[in-house]
Amino acid sequence: MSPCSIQTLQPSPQHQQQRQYVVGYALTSKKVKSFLQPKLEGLARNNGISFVPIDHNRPLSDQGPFDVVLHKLTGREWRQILEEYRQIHPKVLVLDPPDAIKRLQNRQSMLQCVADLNLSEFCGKVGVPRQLVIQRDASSIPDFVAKAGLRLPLVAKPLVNDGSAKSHELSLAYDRYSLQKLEPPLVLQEFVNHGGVLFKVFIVGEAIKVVRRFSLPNVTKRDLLSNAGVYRFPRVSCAAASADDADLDPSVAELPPRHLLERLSKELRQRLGLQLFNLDIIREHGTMDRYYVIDINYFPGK
Ligand SMILES: Nc1ncnc2c1ncn2[C@@H]1O[C@H](COP(=O)(O)OP(=O)(O)OP(=O)(O)O)[C@@H](O)[C@H]1O
Ligand SMILES: O=P(O)(O)O[C@H]1[C@H](O)[C@@H](O)[C@H](OP(=O)(O)O)[C@@H](OP(=O)(O)O)[C@H]1O
Ligand SMILES: [Mg+2]
Ligand SMILES: [Mg+2]
Repeated sequence: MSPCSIQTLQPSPQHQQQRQYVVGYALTSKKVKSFLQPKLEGLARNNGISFVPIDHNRPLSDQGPFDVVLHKLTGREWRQILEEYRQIHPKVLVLDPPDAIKRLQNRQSMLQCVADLNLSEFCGKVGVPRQLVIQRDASSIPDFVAKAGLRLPLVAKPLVNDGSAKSHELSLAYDRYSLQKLEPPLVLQEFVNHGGVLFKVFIVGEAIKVVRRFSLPNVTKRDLLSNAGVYRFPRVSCAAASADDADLDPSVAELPPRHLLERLSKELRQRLGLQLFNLDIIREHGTMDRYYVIDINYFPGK
């Protein structure tokens, strides 16, 4: 089974009775709790799919046999185990290849694929906000920002995106000089007004689903003049912040065109070499066709 053929996991009608699929999983206990819910396990069982935990104290090749290895663990050691396993068991679908996931663990390389895309014209322009990587030396940030011509406010995001609580500690910076208070390594990204709502596009192979989530509100010129400093903000667009049923301004609520999302997802699936991820995309306020991808997450929650 090739890594691109996630859909072929569906048994064909004549084999529906016989063929069983075993999914070995390596997930944190938090992820097991949120993902492996009884409803999913029941649904999978009815379709001949069983989930088996991977035992970290035994060699992976001694376990199984697996049809699929599903994982969301970080660290070089685990990556190595999986890479070796993939070499020995090329027919097992590893969701997803560790090297491909690694690209999402750095907020610079994460968005490079989108920046390289030339998705424009017929369905809207998709890009990434202008951003700058600061590796070290916080005192030089104001100069770097001035030289790069970045416009305030800026969203400061830890460069490393490894699933730790720290990697989700973001700040909004209203003035250049306060940027010295930040802790590199980080990415400074131009804040794009988008009406306080973002779209999360969930991608599972060829299937996509889009939802609305609340996000940071627009920053006006007056806000910029009357605010200074760097403000930490919490996880504003978490699952609890669904905006699907909210009474929104229609121009903010309107979902991005389906064909744009399909095209974007297909391109990113191929370029990233991933089957299981989501992306956060915003539409610049006051436009109906300027989109920015601001974040990509591997094997996210619901
Ligand atoms: N460039 C931007 N312009 C406007 N708002 C932004 C921008 N970048 C981030 N945000 C806001 O900050 C929130 C968090 O940013 P981001 O999605 O990059 O962080 P994260 O911690 O990786 O999130 P997730 O929980 O989805 O993994 C977004 O949901 C959005 O509300
Ligand atoms: O479903 P959304 O709202 O996108 O939320 C996900 C985040 O986007 C991911 O960043 C989380 O993964 P990490 O905790 O591995 O960063 C991911 O954590 P999870 O792996 O514990 O589900 C989710 O919180
Ligand atoms: Mg996000
Ligand atoms: Mg993220």
